[in-house]
Amino acid sequence: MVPRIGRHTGDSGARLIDISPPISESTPVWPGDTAFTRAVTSDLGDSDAVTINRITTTPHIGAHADAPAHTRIGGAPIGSVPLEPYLGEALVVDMTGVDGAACIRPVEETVERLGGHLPQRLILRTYPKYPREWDNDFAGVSPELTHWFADRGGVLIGIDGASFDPMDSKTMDGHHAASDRGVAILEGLCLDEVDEGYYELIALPLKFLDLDASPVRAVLRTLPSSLSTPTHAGEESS
Ligand SMILES: Nc1ccccc1C(=O)C[C@H](N)C(=O)O
Ligand SMILES: [Zn+2]
Ligand SMILES: [Zn+2]
Repeated sequence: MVPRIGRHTGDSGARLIDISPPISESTPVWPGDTAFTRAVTSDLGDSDAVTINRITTTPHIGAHADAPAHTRIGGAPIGSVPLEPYLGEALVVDMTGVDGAACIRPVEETVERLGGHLPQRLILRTYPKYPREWDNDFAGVSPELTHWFADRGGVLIGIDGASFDPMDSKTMDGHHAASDRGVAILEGLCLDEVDEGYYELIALPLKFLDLDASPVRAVLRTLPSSLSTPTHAGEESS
């Protein structure tokens, strides 16, 4: 017997969309933050028994989860946040035409157009094309959107930009709104291949006990229900 490990595995026709940008020494990071570097410390090519790299990096690289500890003294480090927000049904909303921070109106319009169901996770696309170089002009997430979403049961917001707050922010209002409301943060998602609609998000942070963030391997799984019957509707409060 093949063990059944999930509702959407096997022959269901579900498709995995990788929304994680590649991580290497050429991955852009926040100006002044620690770039990704690596060095081989044990090398099969030198007749060592194994190959091993050492890495140095900011945890805010590529697709990553911010911990409350990133913007709040005494906030939880990423290794002790609950995992439920990072797994489950998500709605992807196209914000590419929106000027300024991601805001409520486009989400309401998308939800209305798709039949009224608002899941507990929101993924916001602001880039028509994910930037390969560092971009100063990412949109951020308006605190109003985070409060609106939390009022409706939201537990996670993900965005393709590098931060929930504009680059020149000193007050980090977007991040604070999220930690005030217990809304988990994903940043740096590559959404080039993703259409608006409902998916299953899988993007677990690593159990770094003391860190302010963790890279995640973020994927979206298409829901069988979006191809056939709406079995997921009503599964989470809307
Ligand atoms: N202000 C900074 C200064 C230096 C390094 C990073 C930042 C960030 O704000 C990172 C961003 N908020 C992030 O969560 O990825
Ligand atoms: Zn971050
Ligand atoms: Zn952040």
